[in-house]
Amino acid sequence: MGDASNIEPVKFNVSDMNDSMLHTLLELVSDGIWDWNANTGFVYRNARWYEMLGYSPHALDNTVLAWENVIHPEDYPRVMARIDDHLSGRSPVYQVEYRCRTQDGSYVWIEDRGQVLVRNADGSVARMVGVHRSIEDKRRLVEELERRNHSLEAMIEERTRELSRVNQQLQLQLEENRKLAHTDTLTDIANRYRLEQVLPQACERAQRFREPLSLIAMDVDDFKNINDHYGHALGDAALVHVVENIKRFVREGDLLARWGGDEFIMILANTPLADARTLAEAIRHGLADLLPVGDFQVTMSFGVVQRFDEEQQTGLMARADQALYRSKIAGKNVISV
Ligand SMILES: Nc1nc2c(ncn2[C@@H]2O[C@H](COP(=O)(O)OP(=O)(O)OP(=O)(O)O)[C@@H](O)[C@H]2O)c(=O)[nH]1
Repeated sequence: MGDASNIEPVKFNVSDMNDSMLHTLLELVSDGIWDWNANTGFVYRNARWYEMLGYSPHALDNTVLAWENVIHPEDYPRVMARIDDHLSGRSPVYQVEYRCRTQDGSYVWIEDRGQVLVRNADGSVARMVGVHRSIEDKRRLVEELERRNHSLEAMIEERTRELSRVNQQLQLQLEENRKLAHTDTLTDIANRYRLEQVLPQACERAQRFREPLSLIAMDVDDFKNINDHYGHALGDAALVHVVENIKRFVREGDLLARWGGDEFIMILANTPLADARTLAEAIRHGLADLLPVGDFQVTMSFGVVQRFDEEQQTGLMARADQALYRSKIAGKNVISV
């Protein structure tokens, strides 16, 4: 048995290694290595460099041109710009990603990193080494992410369009609902709900600005007879015609509403009793223009009132109704104030 402590260790300096030894060593490295002697033009590439591009080891010329020839034409200017930056000293390292043509004509993405090791006395490059590393997996991942990103963006765009379509429909529906909530479906004028909203505001306004506010309550006379003799459908039609007829007398700022059944209310802002009564008279006369329903000439009874100072809407409505009732008692087709 020998004594290991007596064995002299082999003394080795990297500087002792010649190019051939170095290249033998580099053949074992798993990255693609290139070593460019710029003064001779000789480029050494290790086995892995060739393998990455599908070539058998050392299948290409040991020239810079052999490398330039495999660079994708679209990437070529970018690669040359980077290498110029480094050779001229503008950037401390050379690093760039680009596509290289493989032996079967397809392209693979690689990352190329290099550095000038030795410069000549005049500053020109004497020797530069570098590493090729396949970044196919990384690029595939990036492309996949980009693809997903695009499809996600397209999906978002589509959803946004869809949402705005739905939103528009909802807006239309909302407007329709709002209209329906305030409108009498048969006659298309304001309904009782709307009247009950507007009347308190009209009273407040009249009080605030000390303006006269009047109401006309009107009700079709013996309307039940129309329904009974000619049916509900003709009754409906008669109500619509009555409203069309009255509408001719509605001024800007007035509100004509259907209180319910065959009764209607007109709110007359800034209108004293005398004017309201004149208007009611005009409406009453205007009804004569209506075609009779069968033997039945439609007439209406009216109650006209002007708001008292400090009077609320309920009091005002009640007085209008009482005046209307008096007209019915008085034989109908008349106006009571
Ligand atoms: N066709 C139709 N009839 C309705 C509608 N709403 C209420 N009516 C009917 O209208 C009639 C109203 O009758 P009243 O106001 O009580 O009595 P009238 O026959 O008009 O008699 P006076 O009011 O005393 O002149 C009832 O027969 C209700 O059924 C409607 O929307 N369409």
